[in-house]
Amino acid sequence: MSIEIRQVNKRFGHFQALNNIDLHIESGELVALLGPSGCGKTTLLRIIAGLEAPDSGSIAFHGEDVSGREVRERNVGFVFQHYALFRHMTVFDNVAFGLRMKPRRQRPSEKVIADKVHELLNLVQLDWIADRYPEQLSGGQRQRIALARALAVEPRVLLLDEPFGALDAKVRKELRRWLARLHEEVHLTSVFVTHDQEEAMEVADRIVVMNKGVIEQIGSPAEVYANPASEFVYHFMGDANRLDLAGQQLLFRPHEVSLSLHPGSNHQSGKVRDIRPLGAVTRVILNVDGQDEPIEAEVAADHASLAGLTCGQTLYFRPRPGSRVGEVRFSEITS
Ligand SMILES: Nc1ncnc2c1ncn2[C@@H]1O[C@H](COP(=O)(O)OP(=O)(O)OP(=O)(O)O)[C@@H](O)[C@H]1O
Repeated sequence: MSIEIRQVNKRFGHFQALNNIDLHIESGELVALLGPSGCGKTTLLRIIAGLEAPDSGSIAFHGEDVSGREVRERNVGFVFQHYALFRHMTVFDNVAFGLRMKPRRQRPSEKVIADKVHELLNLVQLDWIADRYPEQLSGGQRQRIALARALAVEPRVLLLDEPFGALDAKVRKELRRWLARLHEEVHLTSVFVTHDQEEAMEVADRIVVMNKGVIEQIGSPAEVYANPASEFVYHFMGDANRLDLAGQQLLFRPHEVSLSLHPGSNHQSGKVRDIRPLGAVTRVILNVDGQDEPIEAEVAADHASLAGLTCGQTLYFRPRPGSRVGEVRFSEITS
């Protein structure tokens, strides 16, 4: 089921929350809406769902305009950050709920419902806790059950709003990998809201980067990371260093810094302010004369420049060719 969002605008009072949003989502795609708090991600998701009406513009599912349709008629599944399960119902009954609530003529028999619920619980790998109550589950298990419940009614579209936002970092990582695998299996058109670029990179087929109610860029995770359309996208997709060099500003990422104990061509000097071992890489923070912002370099933990390195020592660094100066590449201005 493809989704076509055309010229969508939404104001809250004088505040323009969405400004002329155009977006086509292919059938079976998992698209992440990525952006900082308040950029309009949730508003757009709610408009797709029919929970919110746009001031102008339209939403079509597979070519059919659903703008005038109510939430129920759109047949979308939701998973929210705090979408609590029914506390007084077992896991099984929670997942069965949507099917049991169907109008009598469409309602499957209890036998068919039971088969379907077990199939879904197997899909989210939690069939063994069918008889438990929500309070007996971990946060990650609850969100997987919420997903099974959303899938039970065979929605045409799945909408996820920061579904793992309330979970700790490790569980979050596990669940997003799990979701990406599940999506490969189920291939349901899905829209996933997040403000976490790593999460978007890991789960999505395409990322829609939003800022202040507009779309800044749409592309595959690799495209958006390697070819950001704007400085905003560049900064949002990862840590960035800024260096003033000969009146020009260079932008480059910590892993794009070469470090050396000795000065070489195009090297700048910096004084070591901090050394942070992060596992496979070590982050070195350097103070540079003439600018307040320090430079962060991330190098392999066994890099030669780190041997015996102490704070206060002078190191030499160079942004690797390819760093950005606006649209000009670093290699172009140093060669
Ligand atoms: N019902 C409302 N009434 C007034 N303003 C609203 C309403 N809903 C959202 N807004 C405003 O619209 C803007 C976009 O909100 P939205 O929830 O879409 O942002 P978001 O990108 O999802 O942010 P977050 O990641 O913090 O949830 C915000 O500035 C918000 O305050």
